Amino acid sequence: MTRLQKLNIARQLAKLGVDIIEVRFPASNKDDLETVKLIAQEVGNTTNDDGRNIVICALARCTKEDIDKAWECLKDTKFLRIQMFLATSEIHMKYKLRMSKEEVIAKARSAVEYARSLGCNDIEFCLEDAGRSEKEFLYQFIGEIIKAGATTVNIADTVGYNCPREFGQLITDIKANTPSIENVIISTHCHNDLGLATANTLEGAYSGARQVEVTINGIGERAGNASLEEVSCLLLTIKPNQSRELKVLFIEK
Ligand SMILES: CC(C)C(=O)C(=O)O
Repeated sequence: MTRLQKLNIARQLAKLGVDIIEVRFPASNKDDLETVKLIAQEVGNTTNDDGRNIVICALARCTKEDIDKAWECLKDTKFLRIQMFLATSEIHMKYKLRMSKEEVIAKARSAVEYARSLGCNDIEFCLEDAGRSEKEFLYQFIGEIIKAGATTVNIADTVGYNCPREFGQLITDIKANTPSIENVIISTHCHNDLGLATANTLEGAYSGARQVEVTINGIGERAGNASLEEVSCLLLTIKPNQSRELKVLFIEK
């Protein structure tokens, strides 16, 4: 897509009532950087038709360079967010990151602290492959990033491996066992490899997640992500016992 086409999609999402638009990954290439800048300028200082602010979010790895690039695109936007990510599963830490648990926590903490030091007060942290991570480690990791200043904690089923009951239980357990979890918003990020992205997202929301990450038509890596259309229609149609404030995030992959 051209930059203008992407801008038009962002405008339409704003009209649709989406709360947060995760635009792109500025450190990955120059075009992504320019796209985030443009959408931040054009859409980031506006409100939805019903008067709610639209937050523009950019993605960053836990490095100063990535965070600097995201900040450069967003810093003049009224409502901005940086989402950073790091893997927490044994398999990712050992074979991909080649880091110990302690090193992973230290890297995550210093990335959040660095973004805070730049003036970014809305920081989402994505726990990549959380769906296959040791729960005790997740509680500890999340507790540490909250202390460092994260404001939203994104629980990712990165490889689309979880089943709905298991994913819902994961959110319930994180809520019950993580220090200071009441100070942050829990988010879901589900992939569709087993055809369960929408079901897992719904179960996550019913278990206490207050933000759900979705994509238009479920477009995303491999089999895709939870779809905006399915999740929003389900949330409108099937009411859980208690109503919740749910935030919908669009991720353009
Ligand atoms: C990097 C994050 C946002 C992701 O796409 C995943 O873990 O699936």
